[in-house]
Amino acid sequence: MFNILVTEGLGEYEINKLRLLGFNIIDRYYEDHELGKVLKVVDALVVRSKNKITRKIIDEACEGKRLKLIVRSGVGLDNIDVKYAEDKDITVINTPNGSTRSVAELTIGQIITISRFINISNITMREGIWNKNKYVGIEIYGKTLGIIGMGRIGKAVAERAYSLGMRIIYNDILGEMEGCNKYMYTTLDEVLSASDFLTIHIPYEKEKGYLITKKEIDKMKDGVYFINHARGKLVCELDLLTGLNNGKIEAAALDVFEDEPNINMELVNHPRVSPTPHIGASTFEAQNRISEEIVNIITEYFGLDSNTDIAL
Ligand SMILES: O=C(O)[C@H](O)COP(=O)(O)O
Repeated sequence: MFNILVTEGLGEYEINKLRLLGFNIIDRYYEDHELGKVLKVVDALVVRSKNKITRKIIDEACEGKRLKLIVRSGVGLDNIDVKYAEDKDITVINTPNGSTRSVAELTIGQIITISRFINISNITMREGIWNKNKYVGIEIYGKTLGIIGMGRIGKAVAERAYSLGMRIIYNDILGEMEGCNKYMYTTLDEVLSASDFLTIHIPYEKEKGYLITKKEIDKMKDGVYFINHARGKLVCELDLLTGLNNGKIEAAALDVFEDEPNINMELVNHPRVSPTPHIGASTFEAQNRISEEIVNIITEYFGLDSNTDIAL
């Protein structure tokens, strides 16, 4: 029987399904320092983003000679040392499709939130303050949305923003992207300097470091609205804060932070920041789709048919 450890990110229904298919599911969260030891007797591991699967954990797991598969419940693989795992013949697979729509919807929600003072109104109204004359925002219709990273999520954001009347410009390291004829592909510098709203949708790679520092912020339009729903480490928070304080950046929506879950309180308390605690993929629909995708990955990997008739 195959032992599958699920520390996070797999629904109850899918856990039962895997059990009925004959897998031994250990459904329990282990802290990183406990994980290596447990993994010695495990064939596959399912993690979300809380565990950091380092070389040390992989080395310890390898002593058991069983671990063959690590599934990331979600998209970002920055919490797993993928290269090292693969060097040790451990397959690493993520679930890139399930959360696209949810992240895109949150992005659209935040674009409207920061352009209409919804975030700060929520706070000041509760203090009994009626700031009607102060909170004069802008329409997003006719404004330019710059997208850095035109993958699944970038495209889903573009489609929604376009239908709301925004003009879309984008840059992607892969160049012009398929299905993007209605949008304008341009250089990174042009996206930085020509956008009224700027949103980033690329993975974080340690070797590349920050995408946005003072240098990039200086190139942006005065009064730009900035959204980061990708990875906190792509943006230098200190430079972002400076940009907000000196007015270069009108407002920012942030779902991700440099050192999660430790947050820079000056940044999240900033009146022109709308912070959320990395909830881009946190919808019932996204998590259900991700769980289904994981069942398919595991059954396929271990040579079973996920459609086998089982009564749940
Ligand atoms: O990489 C992802 O899938 C998203 O950032 C969501 O991450 P989470 O699974 O930790 O919510």
